[in-house]
Amino acid sequence: MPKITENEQLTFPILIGDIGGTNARFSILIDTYAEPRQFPIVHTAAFSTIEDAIQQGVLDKTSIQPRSAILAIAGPINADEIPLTNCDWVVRPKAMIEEMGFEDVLIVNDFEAQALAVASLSDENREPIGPLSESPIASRVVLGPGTGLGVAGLLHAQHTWFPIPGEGGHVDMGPRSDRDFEIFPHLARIDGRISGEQLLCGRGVVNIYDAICAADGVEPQWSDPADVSTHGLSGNDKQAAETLSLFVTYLGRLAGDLALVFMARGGVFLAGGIPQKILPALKRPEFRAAFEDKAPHTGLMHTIPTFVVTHPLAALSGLANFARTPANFGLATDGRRWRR
Ligand SMILES: Nc1ncnc2c1ncn2[C@@H]1O[C@H](COP(=O)(O)OP(=O)(O)OP(=O)(O)O)[C@@H](O)[C@H]1O
Repeated sequence: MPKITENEQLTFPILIGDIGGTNARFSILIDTYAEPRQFPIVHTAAFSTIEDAIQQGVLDKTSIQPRSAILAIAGPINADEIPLTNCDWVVRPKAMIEEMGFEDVLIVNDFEAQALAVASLSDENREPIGPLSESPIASRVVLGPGTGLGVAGLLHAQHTWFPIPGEGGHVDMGPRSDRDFEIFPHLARIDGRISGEQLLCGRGVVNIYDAICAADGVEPQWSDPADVSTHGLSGNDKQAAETLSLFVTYLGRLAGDLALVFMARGGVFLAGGIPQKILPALKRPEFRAAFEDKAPHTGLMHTIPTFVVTHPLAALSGLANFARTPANFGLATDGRRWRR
């Protein structure tokens, strides 16, 4: 895996960007030591191209001309023109170099950026779920329910962090408890199966809620994930409350499976927009119970910490970590770095 050595470090100032389906967040890193200069979050829908967003949202607001850019995007990076998954923008690193004055552009996966962030999240940027609040320097996992379900591993070996982006949100999910067997027949399948992302994202909240209502023979009251979780947290709606309980149980099961896969003694970190919004539900016993319920490895699971990432701009902080000290990370750059 080619690794950026200090010789190949991107040249400062570096524009860093986290491009989501709805929002794009940018900052500029002037040098290794300065705090990143933050710019207001822009709505992707407000600009027809990413170049316009960078020009108007960043470059027009500062006299600093960044020489390099590191952008995190949702979706595969396998060509010179990269269409984004949930918005109309196409990222064209060559055009950024030819037309916007960048010398060096690196594109990474959005959950890879989250993985870079959890390499060094301070206590105030994470909330422990369960009794363990320390995170040993050891492999970690980040999974994030938001619009979709992102997953990445972060292996620690040879004093280096290796982010492993993947499609772990698309693994199979199956029924386990008696109640699951009542509810799962009411979940829609895609090509015959139910994946993590069908249950553990905003849409997944509603899928679980609808299936519970169908199993109970009641009419669904809510169609927005935030309504389901608000009524579930307040406890004033039986089906919404069970939805949250099952959501955190399924999230705990998958988090535990991923911890086993990566031997993530350094912990599992819940990123994405939803965990912060349902923190009280995650702090109830179900999440941790499902996480640890991995016989014959319950003893091991008991020692693995779990956290909610509370950093408001975690992906940007991950990219900044990398930009400052690339030699600490084994980030694969093949086919993802363009230079003048
Ligand atoms: N209180 C809530 N409870 C459950 N789901 C919610 C809640 N509020 C928002 N959602 C859902 O969370 C999803 C948005 O997640 P998130 O904020 O992580 O966005 P995102 O995927 O990171 O996109 P972007 O990076 O563009 O902001 C939507 O499906 C939304 O319906």
